[in-house]
Amino acid sequence: MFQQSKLLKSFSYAVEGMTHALTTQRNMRIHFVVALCAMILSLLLDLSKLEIVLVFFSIILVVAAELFNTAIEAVVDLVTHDYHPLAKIAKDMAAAAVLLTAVHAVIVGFFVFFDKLFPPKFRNLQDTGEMAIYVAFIPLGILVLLLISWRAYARTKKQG
Ligand SMILES: Nc1ncnc2c1ncn2[C@@H]1O[C@H](COP(=O)(O)OP(=O)(O)OP(=O)(O)O)[C@@H](O)[C@H]1O
Repeated sequence: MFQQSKLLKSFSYAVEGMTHALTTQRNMRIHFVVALCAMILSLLLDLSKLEIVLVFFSIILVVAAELFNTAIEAVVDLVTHDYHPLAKIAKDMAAAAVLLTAVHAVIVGFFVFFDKLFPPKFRNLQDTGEMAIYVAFIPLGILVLLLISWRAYARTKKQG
C-alpha cells in the first residue's frame, strides 16, 4: 500500500513536470501538436509495426530531449541570471540536443510518411529518381557534420 502510493506520487510528479513544460515552453507545445498529427496520420495510413515503433520512438525522443532542455534551463537560471559563459554552454548544448532529435524525427517522418502520402505511381519519377530523394539525406548529413567540424577546428585554431 505504502509502495503503491509512493509509485503514484512519482507518477504524479512526472505528469507535473510534463504539464509545466507544456505550459511554459512554446517549443513543447509545437512538439505536442506535431506528435498528435503524426499519431493521427499513423492511424489513418497503413504503417508496419516497425514504422509505428519508429514514429513513437522519434516522438518520445524529442519530448524527452525538450524535458531535459527545460530542466537544464531551470537549473542554470537557479544558479545565475547573470551572463556566464558556462551557463551559455549548458543552455546551447541542451538546445542542440533538442535540435538533433527534431532533425531525426523529420527524417523518420519523411521516410515513413512520404511514400504513403504521395504514392510513387502519382509521381513522375523513375526508380533512380525515387532513390535519389532518400539517399540525398546522406550527403546532407555528411555536409552538416563537416561544416560543424570545420567550425570547431577554426575556433580551436583561433583560441591557440
Ligand atoms: N545566464 C546566461 N548566460 C549566458 N548566456 C545565456 C544565459 N541565459 C541564456 N543564455 C543564452 O541565451 C539563449 C537562450 O536562453 P533562454 O534561457 O532564453 O532559452 P530559451 O530561448 O527560453 O530556450 P527554449 O526556447 O528552449 O525555452 C541560450 O541558448 C544561451 O545562449
